[in-house]
Amino acid sequence: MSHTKGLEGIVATTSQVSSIVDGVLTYHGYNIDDLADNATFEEVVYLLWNYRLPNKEELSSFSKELSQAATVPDEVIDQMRSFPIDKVHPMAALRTAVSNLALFDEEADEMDEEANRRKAVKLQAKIPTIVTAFARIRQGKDPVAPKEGLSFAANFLYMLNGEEPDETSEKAFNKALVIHADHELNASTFTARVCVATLSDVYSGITSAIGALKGPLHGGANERVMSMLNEIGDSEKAEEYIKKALENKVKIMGFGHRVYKDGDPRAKHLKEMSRQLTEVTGESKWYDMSVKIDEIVTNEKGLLPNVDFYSASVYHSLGIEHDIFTPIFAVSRVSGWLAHILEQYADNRLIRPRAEYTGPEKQEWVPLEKR
Ligand SMILES: CC(=O)SCCNC(=O)CCNC(=O)[C@H](O)C(C)(C)COP(=O)(O)OP(=O)(O)OC[C@H]1O[C@@H](n2cnc3c(N)ncnc32)[C@H](O)[C@@H]1OP(=O)(O)O
Ligand SMILES: O=C([O-])CC(=O)C(=O)O
Repeated sequence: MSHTKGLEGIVATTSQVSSIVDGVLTYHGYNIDDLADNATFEEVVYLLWNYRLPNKEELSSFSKELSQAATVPDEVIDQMRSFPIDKVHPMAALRTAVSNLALFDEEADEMDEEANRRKAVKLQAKIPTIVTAFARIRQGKDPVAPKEGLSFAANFLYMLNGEEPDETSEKAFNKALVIHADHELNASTFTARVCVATLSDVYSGITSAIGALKGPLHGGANERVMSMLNEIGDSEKAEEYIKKALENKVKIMGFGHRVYKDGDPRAKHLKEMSRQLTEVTGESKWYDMSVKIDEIVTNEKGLLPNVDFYSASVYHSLGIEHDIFTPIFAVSRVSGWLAHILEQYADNRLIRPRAEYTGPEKQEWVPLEKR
């Protein structure tokens, strides 16, 4: 038996949710560039779960369904109040709250397709409510209840800030959600598929996926990009900082990708959004510094920015706290996880690869008293 470290290049499943071919990302055949420029997040979720775009009536009824399912049981909110608030990362809070949500859903363990689709709607709708409630609770504020009639993007910002966003913020946030919705067999999606391939339930699959997304080599990178920008503080200091980090073999967050070697097609959209939004806030320094870092890392190391790099300055410009960046990734990516979970259930086989054993052979048992 031989193995490939990190399963690089291994095709582990078939999927019709999304694809990356020759550096081009599509959701069920629709180019990400078209979707980023034109689609609402609700349309994208519908596409990922149904393999087609909705017509007007379908979109309106799907949006209503999501909107009506957004309220989270009081018990789940109250449990978050009991967390050691100042020590808990919002991704840990989200992971726990989503697991807790299952305890208050009577059909959590029902496995028929209709029940799984209903649970998909519930999870997609309630995760934004959980993320925003936790963000507010730890500021000593009351959670803001979801408001029917707002778009998915606007409702998130409304629940976070307690006031409806302006059009620019809503549009930018919608685009960020569209861009993050799915990405073939990334680590968290693979985690979700492995989990539910045991015929475990949807909540378990999503809880596992949140755990995988949290890591700094995956979704956790966007928060760390902002920490780096803060630490550097000024474009003038970027070159010295980056060169030193590279010399010390420190990974620069937001750069590199397992699949894209010629650039992540999502990064250009986020870069442009960062340019526009930092101009609006009068804080172009974040964009300028990001561009500078981008140039240095590309020249020094040949690495290009991934989806997490420019999203940091985008979310910062929208006034979002830095440790909420990765939960926002989850708010969007849960749509892709759910699409993959439904696809896995529809044609399931246990996912159980092998490991090449590298430990010692034929060891002799030594009784406890002789060790
Ligand atoms: C949404 C997402 O998940 S996108 C990815 C988000 N993660 C990050 O931005 C974290 C920083 N990036 C990385 O750690 C990596 O590029 C990954 C995890 C994304 C991809 O990793 P892999 O395909 O496994 O590449 P791997 O980590 O083996 O790196 C290959 C080489 O490039 C280097 N490298 C890769 N990324 C970086 C980076 N961001 N900064 C500096 N060096 C890097 C590695 O040190 C390694 O160098 P070596 O051969 O001299 O040891
Ligand atoms: O595909 C990956 O490995 C990581 C990524 O970019 C994503 O999940 O969006």
